[in-house]
Amino acid sequence: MAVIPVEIASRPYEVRVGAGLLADLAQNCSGRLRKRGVPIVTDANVHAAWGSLVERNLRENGHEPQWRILPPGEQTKSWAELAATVDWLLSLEVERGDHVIALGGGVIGDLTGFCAAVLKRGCHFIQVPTTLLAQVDSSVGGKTAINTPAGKNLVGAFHQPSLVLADLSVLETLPRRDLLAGYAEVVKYGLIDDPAFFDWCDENASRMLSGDRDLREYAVAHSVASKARIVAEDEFETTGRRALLNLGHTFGHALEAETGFSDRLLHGEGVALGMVLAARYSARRDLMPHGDAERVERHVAEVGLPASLAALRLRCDGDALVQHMLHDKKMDAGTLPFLLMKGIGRTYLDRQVSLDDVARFLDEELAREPA
Ligand SMILES: NC(=O)c1ccc[n+]([C@@H]2O[C@H](COP(=O)([O-])OP(=O)(O)OC[C@H]3O[C@@H](n4cnc5c(N)ncnc54)[C@H](O)[C@@H]3O)[C@@H](O)[C@H]2O)c1
Ligand SMILES: O=C(O)C(=O)C[C@@H](O)[C@H](O)[C@H](O)COP(=O)(O)O
Ligand SMILES: [Zn+2]
Repeated sequence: MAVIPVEIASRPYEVRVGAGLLADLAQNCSGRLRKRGVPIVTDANVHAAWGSLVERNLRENGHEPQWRILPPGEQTKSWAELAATVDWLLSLEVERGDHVIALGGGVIGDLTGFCAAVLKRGCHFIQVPTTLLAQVDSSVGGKTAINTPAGKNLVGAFHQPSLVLADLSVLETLPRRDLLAGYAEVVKYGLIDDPAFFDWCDENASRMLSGDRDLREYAVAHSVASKARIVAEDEFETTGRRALLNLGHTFGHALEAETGFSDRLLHGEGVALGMVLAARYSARRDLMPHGDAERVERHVAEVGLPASLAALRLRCDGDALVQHMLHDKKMDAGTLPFLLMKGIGRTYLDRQVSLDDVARFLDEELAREPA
């Protein structure tokens, strides 16, 4: 098992990565489960695959799981589910010192974390991420949120978990499409500031995605360590350092909004395509070598993630996508800083980007035949 510390001064915690953590959930949470009842928020797919294992372990250790089983999918990050889940926690008389468990992917983690942030002005929560995406990204760092009709993650809070348990065994039941979507956030760390990790991804992604346990442990632990380092430097995204984790997300979130936060484009798929677009836009402006941008696009396409905007067959133009971007949380005094690249592993925040220019670039990309 790997243990990665998240060294946030006000509230340090650890991320444990290894196989079999869920089968020992009560032991892994020891000292944190103060009462017989343990509130667990999950979704129907995760409950079907892993609920009985959790149920057995908690009961064997004198606890009674209190399940809230939500519909799977992005639509669950909503006002309605937030209100209903907070009311449910209140009905259980959860106290500030209690821990709520988020057992699921990023949707469950983001929603449950936000419920924990607002319940009685903040109670504890434990992240038990069950997707690759949640293990390498969303369970760490304390961003919690729901979506609104205006856009992605527009209502939320920074609220750190007390513990993260990333059990590699649970990835065995994850559908291939969701596994790939999570991989986008893995390779993102290479593109941000770690070219050696991008090389590792280029060499090992295929075997890692096919199930090699050692490679998976390395990918998850290395990704978590990257995220922990960046978050510890800039917990509240005020210096620009944490904004690097948003690479590909300005394009990606706009595409998610345009496709109605639906199964048409998963978050990780939007991020993958968004990183290709950030690379291609950077190369178009001669900020990044064209060869590097081609390498990014080739890698994304080779693993099986979306790498072409035209292939999405959207019925909109570049201006419509830029309209979505105006809701981006990085907006600052009417300008939108963009994560661009000077090369692989050389991402930076560019505050001089013209949104008109981005719209024209997107028009070209929408019309460009897939390679
Ligand atoms: N807070 C953050 O820092 C952060 C970071 C990245 C992404 N996110 C958010 O995370 C969300 C995406 O997360 P996701 O990709 O995990 O999606 P998800 O939570 O929707 O899970 C994907 C699918 O996999 C199923 N599933 C989950 N675990 C499973 C398992 N072990 N076996 C079988 N099926 C399983 C789910 O039911 C769902 O259908 C987005 O809303 C995104 O905005 C947040
Ligand atoms: O933790 C962060 O910071 C990130 O940006 C990680 C992203 O992968 C994640 O999708 C995040 O929720 C996006 O943040 P947002 O502030 O653009 O909603
Ligand atoms: Zn993301």
